[in-house]
Amino acid sequence: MLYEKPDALKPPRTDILMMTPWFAPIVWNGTYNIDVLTAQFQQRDLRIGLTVFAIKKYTVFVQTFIETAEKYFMVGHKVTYYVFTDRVSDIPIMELAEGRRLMVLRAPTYQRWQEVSMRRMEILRDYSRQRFTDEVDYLVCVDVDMRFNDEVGVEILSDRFGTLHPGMYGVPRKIYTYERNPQSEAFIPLDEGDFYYAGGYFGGNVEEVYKLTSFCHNAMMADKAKNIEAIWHDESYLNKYFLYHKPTKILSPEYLWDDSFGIPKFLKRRRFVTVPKKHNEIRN
Ligand SMILES: CC(=O)N[C@H]1[C@@H](OP(=O)(O)OP(=O)(O)OC[C@H]2O[C@@H](n3ccc(=O)[nH]c3=O)[C@H](O)[C@@H]2O)O[C@H](CO)[C@H](O)[C@@H]1O
Ligand SMILES: [Mn+2]
Repeated sequence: MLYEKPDALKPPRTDILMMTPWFAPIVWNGTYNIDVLTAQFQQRDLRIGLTVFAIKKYTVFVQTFIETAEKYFMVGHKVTYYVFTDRVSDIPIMELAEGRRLMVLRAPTYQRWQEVSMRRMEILRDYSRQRFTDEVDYLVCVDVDMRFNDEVGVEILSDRFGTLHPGMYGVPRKIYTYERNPQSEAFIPLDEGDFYYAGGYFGGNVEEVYKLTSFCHNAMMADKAKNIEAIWHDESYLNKYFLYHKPTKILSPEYLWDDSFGIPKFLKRRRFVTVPKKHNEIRN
């Protein structure tokens, strides 16, 4: 393996936070050696599942999502795309590289977009008890209104990982848009919370994704019984879960960027970016 030894002895970057206070790495460009990581990964012959939901009009995002994933996501590894949809015939047939396959799975639809977004937790929970356990080792669970724009490889994988929200990077904790209603299961007090994580990008091994999604779904159901819905829906419950079950790895905003935030200097790569959408048209 060719890499210069001295580099491992000095911090590769000083402009960003590379490690959490609980010793979980935060993944940024220039902080890891992909050849070393890939070699370790290939010894274990692991399989990766990438899950997305395309309910109602959101099927329009699938083609670009898969096409760009073929180009950038886990190239050279065993990948299964799980596309959950209520419009099976809208999912285009696409040619995939060797070792990759696409599974189109039927999912229920809900009237409100918030409910569609939140119910992903329930469905992922159920599949994490069934076929995911047989078919993959790691799951990567993301939004569909996105495109890959640069490499995403095995550097992201870990038992339980979350992603820093692009709009909340570097802002003071009191500004984080956590749920602040003490009656809600997603409640986080002003003096707690480490980071603000994005709802649209988390993952880990199947067992950990099972635990995470069951917690979030149960918390949402408990709130629903009290007529409460957290401010940012599934994202609020995810943030609550990560507060007490801290991620073993965190992805920097390189892994989830929105160009409407501009391109700050610390951002060396934009690996996965939002596809602009007209909210009113697409959600109704
Ligand atoms: C990038 C990111 O962190 N996105 C999060 C953000 O929302 P966004 O504003 O990005 O929400 P969104 O409209 O993309 O909805 C989330 C996801 O639900 C699915 N969907 C939604 C509506 C619909 O009619 N059909 C459908 O398939 C689809 O996979 C979509 O990507 O906040 C949401 C909760 O408010 C979720 O936590 C999202 O994960
Ligand atoms: Mn989205």
